[in-house]
Amino acid sequence: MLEPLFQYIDDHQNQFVQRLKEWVAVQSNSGDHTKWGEVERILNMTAVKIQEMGGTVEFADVGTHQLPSGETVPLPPVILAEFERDPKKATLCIYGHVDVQPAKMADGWTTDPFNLTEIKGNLYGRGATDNKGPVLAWLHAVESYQATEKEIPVNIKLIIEGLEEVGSYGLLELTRKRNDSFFADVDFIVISDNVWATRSPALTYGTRGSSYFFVEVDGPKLDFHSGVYGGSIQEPMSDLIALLGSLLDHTGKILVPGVTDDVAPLTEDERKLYDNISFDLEEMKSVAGVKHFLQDTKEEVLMARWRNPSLSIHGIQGAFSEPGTKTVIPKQVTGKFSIRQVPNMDPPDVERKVKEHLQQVFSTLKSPNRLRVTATVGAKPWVANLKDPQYVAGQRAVREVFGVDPELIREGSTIPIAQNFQEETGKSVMMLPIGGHDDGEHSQNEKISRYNYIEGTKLFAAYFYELSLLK
Ligand SMILES: CC(C)C[C@H](NC(=O)CN)C(=O)O
Repeated sequence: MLEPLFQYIDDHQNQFVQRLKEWVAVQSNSGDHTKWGEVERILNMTAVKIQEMGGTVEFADVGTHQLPSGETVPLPPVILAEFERDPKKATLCIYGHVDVQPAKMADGWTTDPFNLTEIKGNLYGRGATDNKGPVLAWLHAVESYQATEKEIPVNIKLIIEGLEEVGSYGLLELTRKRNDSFFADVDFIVISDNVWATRSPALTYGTRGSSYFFVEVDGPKLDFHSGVYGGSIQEPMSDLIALLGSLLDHTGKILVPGVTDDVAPLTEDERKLYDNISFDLEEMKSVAGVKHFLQDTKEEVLMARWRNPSLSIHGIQGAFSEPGTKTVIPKQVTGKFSIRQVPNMDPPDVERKVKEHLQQVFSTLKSPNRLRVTATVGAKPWVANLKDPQYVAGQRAVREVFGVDPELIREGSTIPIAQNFQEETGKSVMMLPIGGHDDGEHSQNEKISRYNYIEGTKLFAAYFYELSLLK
């Protein structure tokens, strides 16, 4: 049954790579709201592709969003699409996103991040693996059925958004509004927006949540000469460094009081799941370019990534960051950090504790400057039920394409809508990654290998089939 589809996918791989090149060329960085025009452009390209394939597309309005500056901006729409529906078949809803993280050559990319470039079987470009490649792979899997004149064995619905990388603004409300309409006949929700943990294919049953914080310290009215004012004013930057320095220690331990209190204890059943992961510590150190991780064993490293919280400091806006020297005291600086969260942490509770902590530390600095802490993302962690039939279909599809059983993994990053989909719709959610463990999502030289992109397309085609066989 699947052989002609696989043949079609192999025969058309250059065309699929070319399409990915066209999508990667769109600089749909959602982190900068002034670039949301490009986010809308890639959403339009996605809609046109679905329509050309005979699908119907609705651009769902998700309202407006207030930026940390206080400005209110209209949000790009969310694509709700579907292919022809047969009430006798099960319905699969595929979620993906076509926005990307920022990227520029100056960050240290070897090739132009927006010009997909193939080197030794790897396709380098921003969004190649996160998440334009997988979204296209789903569409190409549908195309493989259509082109070989095989009936698609399940009904297909799609939710494609352009704001995942900033926290999926508006999507939770849309899910609530459409629960009795768009979602009513959905049986399964599948997401492919993550990567394998090792060289082995995988099914993902959990992701961490995330809260993202802006810590703004506002001081003198101008950037001043440090030779004139240095030593006589309390500098916003030194306040900020003290605040950021109070968040975690050198072992990675989060120092915000109470934040880790609700972390779910490790059960014996969960612990056993780590035994079978073929994670090679030495290889991972070499992929990361580090001498050692903060933990010593494979299990501890995986747990640190998947089932324990972490805090990362991402940047300081307003600070001098160009090459060369500049002797000013910045008048205003904004530190940015996030906390990855795990069951049973609750983003609003984490936000409250972080704000209290930063205010308390700031009060000890006796600073004349002004502090403002805002949270921009509050995404919940997600854990699925491994006994869900989707995992059986996923396992069979992986075996069919790769000839091995998938590893059951969790993911340290965040798909903000995953837990919301599960909670709001009550439907089963599974993640079926196709990206490789070394794809470097969000990094310089992000890539997907041609092998993973093409075999991943076959995996999706096989998954439709296996899903239709479930009783
Ligand atoms: C809320 C985050 C910004 C979402 C982001 N998601 C992904 O990278 C998914 N591939 C993350 O940083 O985890």
